[in-house]
Amino acid sequence: MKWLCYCVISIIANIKIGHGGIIILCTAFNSAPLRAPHQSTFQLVRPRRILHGSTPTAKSHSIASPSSLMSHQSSVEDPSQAQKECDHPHTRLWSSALNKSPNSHVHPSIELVIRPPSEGGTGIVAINDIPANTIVMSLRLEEVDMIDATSILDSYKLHSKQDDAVFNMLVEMWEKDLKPVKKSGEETQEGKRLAVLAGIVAHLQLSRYKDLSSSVTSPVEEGFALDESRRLGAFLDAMPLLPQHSTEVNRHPFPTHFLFWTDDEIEILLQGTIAQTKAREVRAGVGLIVREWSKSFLKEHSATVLQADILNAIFSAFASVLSRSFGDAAGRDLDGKGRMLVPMVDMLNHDSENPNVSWKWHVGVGDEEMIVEGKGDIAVTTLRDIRKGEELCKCYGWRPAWDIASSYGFAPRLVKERWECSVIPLFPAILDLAPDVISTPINNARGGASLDLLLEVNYGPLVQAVVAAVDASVEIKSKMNLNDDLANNSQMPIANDSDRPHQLNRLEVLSLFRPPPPQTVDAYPFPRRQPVVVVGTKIASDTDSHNLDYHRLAIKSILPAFRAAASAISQLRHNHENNISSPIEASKMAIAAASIDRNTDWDIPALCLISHGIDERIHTLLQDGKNAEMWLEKVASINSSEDRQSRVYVSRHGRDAELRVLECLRNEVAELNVKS
Ligand SMILES: C[S@@+](CC[C@H](N)C(=O)[O-])C[C@H]1O[C@@H](n2cnc3c(N)ncnc32)[C@H](O)[C@@H]1O
Repeated sequence: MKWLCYCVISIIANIKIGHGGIIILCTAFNSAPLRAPHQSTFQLVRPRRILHGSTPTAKSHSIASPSSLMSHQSSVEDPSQAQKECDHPHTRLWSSALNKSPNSHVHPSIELVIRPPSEGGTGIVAINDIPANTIVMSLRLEEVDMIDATSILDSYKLHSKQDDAVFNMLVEMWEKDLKPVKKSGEETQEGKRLAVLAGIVAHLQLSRYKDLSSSVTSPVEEGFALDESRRLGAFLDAMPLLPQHSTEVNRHPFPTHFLFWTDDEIEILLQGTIAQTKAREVRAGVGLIVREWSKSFLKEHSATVLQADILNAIFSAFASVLSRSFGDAAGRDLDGKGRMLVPMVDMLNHDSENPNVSWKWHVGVGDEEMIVEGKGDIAVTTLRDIRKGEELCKCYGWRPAWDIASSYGFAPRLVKERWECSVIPLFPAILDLAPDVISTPINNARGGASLDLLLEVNYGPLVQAVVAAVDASVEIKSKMNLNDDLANNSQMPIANDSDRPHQLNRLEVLSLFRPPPPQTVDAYPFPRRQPVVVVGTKIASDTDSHNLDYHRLAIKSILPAFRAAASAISQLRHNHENNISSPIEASKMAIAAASIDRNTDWDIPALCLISHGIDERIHTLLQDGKNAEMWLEKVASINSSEDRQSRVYVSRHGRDAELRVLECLRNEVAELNVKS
């Protein structure tokens, strides 16, 4: 079936290994504590006119820099341009949401600005100076047509006709898999909850599309989906239905999202970066869900909508939900609610380095029940004084550039200073762990080479052993009441880690995709997964000498994993040299990880491994970056669309961020190596 072929093409099998894993489908916005914001000295007023934006004059913006988002020309001189902007679905949504909601308010000093997706798309700007602590937006949730899965699925269940194949499937998915969210593995449910919301959006958008294009001769079928798509029409229109239905006025806002990249772009532009792993994960995850949903969506829509368009609608809905939905840790998640789409607040762009607004769920004291019911106000408050012309940006939550790209389709450019991550291979290729070196006598006798570390299948048990050793070392050390030697013995001051993102405190092992090495390319001509450890520190655009303590903490946090890896490698070598076939001993790895081995100081081999790994990563990133640029030069003559340009920024900024982290850490490891 054509549909299935299309889906299968986009499914690239990928596994996550290691500890805790990563939540692929993460929250788009920070959740809010349940306290009322500081009282603003400004009175909120309803806007007197329909707000419209204007197009910045500079055309050569990079998509990824928050500061580049801020250019704003506040008067629209070209009347046809002004008309276009008034016709834009975001402008229409803005005014229709306020018209529907007598209890929602927008500060008169803010305005929408409509820009092309390559310049960050729509945003909100200040048209006058606004002081700190001002509430600039206050939206009554029950009036502004927020979309969340629970409310919509609950209303469906109350509807007189419950014969909608898509809704029945989504209700089943929600009730079977998601209701008891608190039970176990809560993190893993995040992706599924997000998927159900995407399924609702795709179904309603397809229903709306059929409704708008229906005729007297082919009327659209009455039912819950049609009613809801009419009720939520303005909001659904602000999330375009399909890439091919975008117009000059309303460009598809997600051309940079990994779901819409070509296979070549994923393979070549992202080669060598961890963003490629994320892109494959997102595409594979969505591909699998699409395959599961195909029967129900085809039943409801294939009579009037092309299969390729249905598929695109689902992809668009995923991109919308990934990049616009609020993660709600305010308590509603725990009741099986949670992911929500809220108009207007979702026009705020992201700035992790210097955000100037934040949002809070605002209910009166003692009214917390309202949050469970999805009621109350979302209030957006200024964090500092905002100058006329500045764009209002919030921080979507700390995540490394590659992860931001996988949800939002852009990679932030470093402006001044921020926390960022890269990865370091646990077993760098330079160790020359090729089959003839490392294979055991038993494997040799069988004519096999099962310890060929160039083959991913052999990494699984080793990585698991490393992760288990690190876990065991934590226990050992807490029982023995020990801290980490490296930090304790160090002459350097220990960093105050209070602003270090908590995500960096756990060991995370991911797979990096590498081209097959020459030794095994003929037998296995597929990309290989190389296990890599995530490492993060604070990077700066100028000098980062004041961040040395953070770099030291970064190395310290990954050291136990590399001590365990060094112990595993040493055992493998020893076994090989002595013709021993016994497996490596996990307890030795744990003792190495905990740094309590009386005979060996594992810090030295571990730092050596880290150092080789960093050199290998820097080489890989630079080399693959050059290849990507050469490919770009070649294809530029054939296709140099704006969309491709935006994707190039994602690739370059993602690569730069990783390189910056590695360079900082390289110096720090050299320093520690000398000391040890
Ligand atoms: C919540 S929406 C914000 C409104 C959005 N600009 C629009 O046109 O609808 C998030 C999306 O805005 C864009 N975006 C947000 N912050 C950005 C930034 N700093 N640089 C580039 N694009 C950004 C990305 O396309 C992202 O997926």
